[in-house]
Amino acid sequence: MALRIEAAGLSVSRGDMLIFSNLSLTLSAGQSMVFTGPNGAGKSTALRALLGLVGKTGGHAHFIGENETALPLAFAAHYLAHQNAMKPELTARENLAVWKRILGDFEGGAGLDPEEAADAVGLEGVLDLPFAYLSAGQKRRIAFARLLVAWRPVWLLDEPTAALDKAARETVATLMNSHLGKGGIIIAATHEPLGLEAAEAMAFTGPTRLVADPFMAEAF
Ligand SMILES: Nc1ncnc2c1ncn2[C@@H]1O[C@H](COP(=O)(O)OP(=O)(O)OP(=O)(O)O)[C@@H](O)[C@H]1O
Repeated sequence: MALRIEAAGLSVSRGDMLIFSNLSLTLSAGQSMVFTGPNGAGKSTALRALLGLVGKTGGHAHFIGENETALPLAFAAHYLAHQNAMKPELTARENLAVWKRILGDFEGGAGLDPEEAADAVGLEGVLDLPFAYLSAGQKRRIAFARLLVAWRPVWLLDEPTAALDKAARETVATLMNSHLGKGGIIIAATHEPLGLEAAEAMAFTGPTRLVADPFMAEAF
């Protein structure tokens, strides 16, 4: 079988709240999925659980690579969170160069140079400004350029188009579809259409209380 993500029976609880349960998915090279649902429904938690960044109550998630080797998803994935993960005092160029050095390339592809990555998001002109000086949309675009400086087959994106104008949203859609065309896999939590061609959707409905009866709860 092709390179893929496999998750089965993934469940996360926080305190006495079950955030979601039994999340199962399989996505192969070139496939994408969007997580949808209202604020607080559990989309970000699901991305973080897939990556192993929050404790799971059950289930597992893996990247299945060459020769059917199962790896933790984090080895093969980029994670674009709500935060941009850039040092404010370093320039955009320095930030991208640091990430390129730290991340390196996963097998099967090669990342762009910081200049090429910034150009791909239409922002070569701001490369030598400290990240802190950039506008909110420029910051998000440079954060997105991080995905391009190191090859990772899997992109896990949390509201990737937050703060982006229409032109930048179109640029990001083109880059995401191009990543899928190279055999990448994308899961994105979003409140708006991302322009991902043929993305599957998974709807999150929100947490439920693990102990329904308050009198029973007191007994614990
Ligand atoms: N310790 C906790 N106890 C109970 N509930 C918690 C705890 N920590 C987080 N939660 C709840 O987990 C839920 C999932 O939050 P998450 O950030 O995953 O939602 P989201 O779908 O990404 O929302 P948004 O669209 O606002 O980004 C929220 O309802 C939050 O209140």
